[in-house]
Amino acid sequence: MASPFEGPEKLLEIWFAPSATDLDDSTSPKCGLRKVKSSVWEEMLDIVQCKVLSIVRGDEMDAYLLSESSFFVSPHRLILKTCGTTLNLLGLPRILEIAATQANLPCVHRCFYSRKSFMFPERQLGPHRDWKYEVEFLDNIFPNGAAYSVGKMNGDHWLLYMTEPTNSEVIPGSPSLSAARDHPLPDYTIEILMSDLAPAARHPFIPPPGPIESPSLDGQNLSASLGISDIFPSHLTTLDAYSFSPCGYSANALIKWGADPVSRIDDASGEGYYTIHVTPEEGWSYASFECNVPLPPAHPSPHDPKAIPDLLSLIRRVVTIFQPGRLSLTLFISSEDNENDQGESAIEVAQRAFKAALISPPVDDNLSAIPGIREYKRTDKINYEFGGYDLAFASFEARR
Ligand SMILES: C[S@@+](CC[C@H](N)C(=O)[O-])C[C@H]1O[C@@H](n2cnc3c(N)ncnc32)[C@H](O)[C@@H]1O
Repeated sequence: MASPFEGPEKLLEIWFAPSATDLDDSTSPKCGLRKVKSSVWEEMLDIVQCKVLSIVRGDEMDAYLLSESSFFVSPHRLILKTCGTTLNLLGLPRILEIAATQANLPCVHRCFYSRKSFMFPERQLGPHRDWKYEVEFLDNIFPNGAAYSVGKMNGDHWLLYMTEPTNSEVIPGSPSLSAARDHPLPDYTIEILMSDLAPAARHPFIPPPGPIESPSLDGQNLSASLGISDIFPSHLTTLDAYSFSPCGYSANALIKWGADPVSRIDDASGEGYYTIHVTPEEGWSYASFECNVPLPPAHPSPHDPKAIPDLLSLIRRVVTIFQPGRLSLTLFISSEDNENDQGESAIEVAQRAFKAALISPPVDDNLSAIPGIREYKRTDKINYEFGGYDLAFASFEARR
């Protein structure tokens, strides 16, 4: 048997300013960290032990597809997501040096590091051998960090390290350059971390033996045939997908929302990403979906293919594709003024959407059961209020 692959990713997110508009040279979309050449990032990624497969340059961010997951570069923020036995945190000192010397960003505004519990912790290297070493590594860099463990310690759980903002008055605002400064949308990240995928969901990611002629074309075809290309409206999506040999799949997508009235969110526009990574091998199958488009909690016409999906529709679309036996969802949202008209917080609304997406009988427009989607029971529901951010965490298990 091939040696197991650790699908669950290490996710490092570093903000050098609350928003791109806070940078000195913010009138240019290629400002701040986007000025740094890709060859410089490649040399940092060598330390982490992964390679760049392709790059898509958007209006507001650059999306790098990696041999082990993804890297997103915005003017004021970097997101490094890596799986396997990569040395994600060892890239951090070099990132800080590059930001200071090549983008004139010598101070970190906020840093977040998170990951799900590993399937094979004994295979990890360096500080990733244990959460306590990862926390020690980060504490040696940041004087103002706090570490949290969310969920079952002897089951699926999620670990988070975050630093306090350097300027305590500022809460990170919209990821968008084009959102008005005085009406920022919240910073919003949804992750759906799925294990134990059904055989019918895994098999398409294991191509017949033999070389793959064009991993990108193969990735695009697979994305179209499985409905990945339609998770968000196709006219808003730039998809960069890759099929690995002998198996596996990764994709980054840039979503340009709000240019037309039907895709506007809270009357704003902007650019966000989603990223999907799939480990289809039996025994350690895993798929992750992460997205920072601030989804509407409910959409008046959720089935309109031109509209941004609401949270419930998005979860259903993703879970229908991957059919996990177990999944954890995290919604991490900046917590300034995010109550709805009924006084409910965004995380309470999100918990309801998680449950409605996975527990209420999933039906299509004609009210028949959606084929393929499993029935779930919730095994964990945790809400957390951190400084400036709220977290909704929930775990589910298939009933059959
Ligand atoms: C596509 S990557 C994505 C991992 C991701 N974090 C996830 O969610 O599963 C991992 C999958 O690709 C396969 N793979 C094949 N060649 C690979 C390579 N050169 N580097 C990393 N993974 C590779 C692995 O066996 C695994 O199934």
